[in-house]
Amino acid sequence: MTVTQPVVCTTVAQLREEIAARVAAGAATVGLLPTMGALHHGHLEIARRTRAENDLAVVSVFVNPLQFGPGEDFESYPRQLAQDVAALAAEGVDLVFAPPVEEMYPGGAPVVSVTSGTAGAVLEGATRPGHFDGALTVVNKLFTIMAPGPRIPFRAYFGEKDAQQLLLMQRMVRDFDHRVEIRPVPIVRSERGLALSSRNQYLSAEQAEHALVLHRTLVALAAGELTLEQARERVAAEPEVRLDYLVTVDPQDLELVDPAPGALALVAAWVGPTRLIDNMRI
Ligand SMILES: Nc1ncnc2c1ncn2[C@@H]1O[C@H](COP(=O)(O)OP(=O)(O)OP(=O)(O)O)[C@@H](O)[C@H]1O
Ligand SMILES: CC(C)(CO)[C@@H](O)C(=O)[O-]
Ligand code: BAL
Repeated sequence: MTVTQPVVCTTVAQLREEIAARVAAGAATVGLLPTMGALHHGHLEIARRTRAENDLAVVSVFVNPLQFGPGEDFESYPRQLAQDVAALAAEGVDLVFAPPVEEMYPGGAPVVSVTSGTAGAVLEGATRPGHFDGALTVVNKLFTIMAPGPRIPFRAYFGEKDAQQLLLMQRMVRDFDHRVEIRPVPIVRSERGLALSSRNQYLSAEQAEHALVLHRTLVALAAGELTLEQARERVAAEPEVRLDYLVTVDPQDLELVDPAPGALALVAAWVGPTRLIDNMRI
């Protein structure tokens, strides 16, 4: 089977021209999957959906410095563009947007940026101050750059693994009146339950075993076999695992609620030096 290579755009102007040309040639819907690259099967499943549901399928690959805090892994975050493009070609993706940092932020960090307020200051935002401001700012730019015009439905795909990010993206679309529909994608897991994540690459074989405690504990909590406190103890007791938070929230606004049907259980923990997150509906 011959595989058509996606066009890789590295500048905003080039991406805009490609989108305009393809819309002029008949593309009636546009889909975007924003990523930081180092693609795994979770990403590829979303890419497949983006391909299937849109005439024009675009994936961005950009390790966004704005969303990394001091001491986080911006420098060491895995970068493997050629491999990513090959994987996206196999999924039939049309365009890959892979700009250098200077293209997205000429002259350094932007003067005007998006702030995520109180919703971005809790949970992930409490441990990673500024993280969501950075993620929202870059996605805000992507929506502006790509907006295909009033008659072309534009969809953007976000994983439910990053539940707080997904909620904030939905809020930003509402607050800024972006002409884009956010399409959430369920968590893709390994056969043994670990939520796929680019940062899983950092785990040793033993750490990957220990990381399974996150999913196992969420399953037990959702089944009512553990109280919230017992669930926290179970995660914290796992070797090499340091719990950040395990809470149950209202999925609409992330306010803390008791673990009851309809609540969303969110967990974040370090496994060795690697920070992982996961979640499950109760
Ligand atoms: N296992 C997964 N299931 C569903 N969506 C996912 C999964 N992994 C990543 N995504 C989604 O893919 C998009 C791009 O994510 P990103 O490139 O940061 O990958 P990641 O695996 O989440 O990486 P990291 O390890 O840095 O958190 C996000 O919307 C994210 O929620
Ligand atoms: C949405 C995103 C691509 C913005 O950099 C990133 O936060 C991610 O990969 O989830
Ligand atoms: N998947 C969320 C991106 C980040 O951790 O920076």
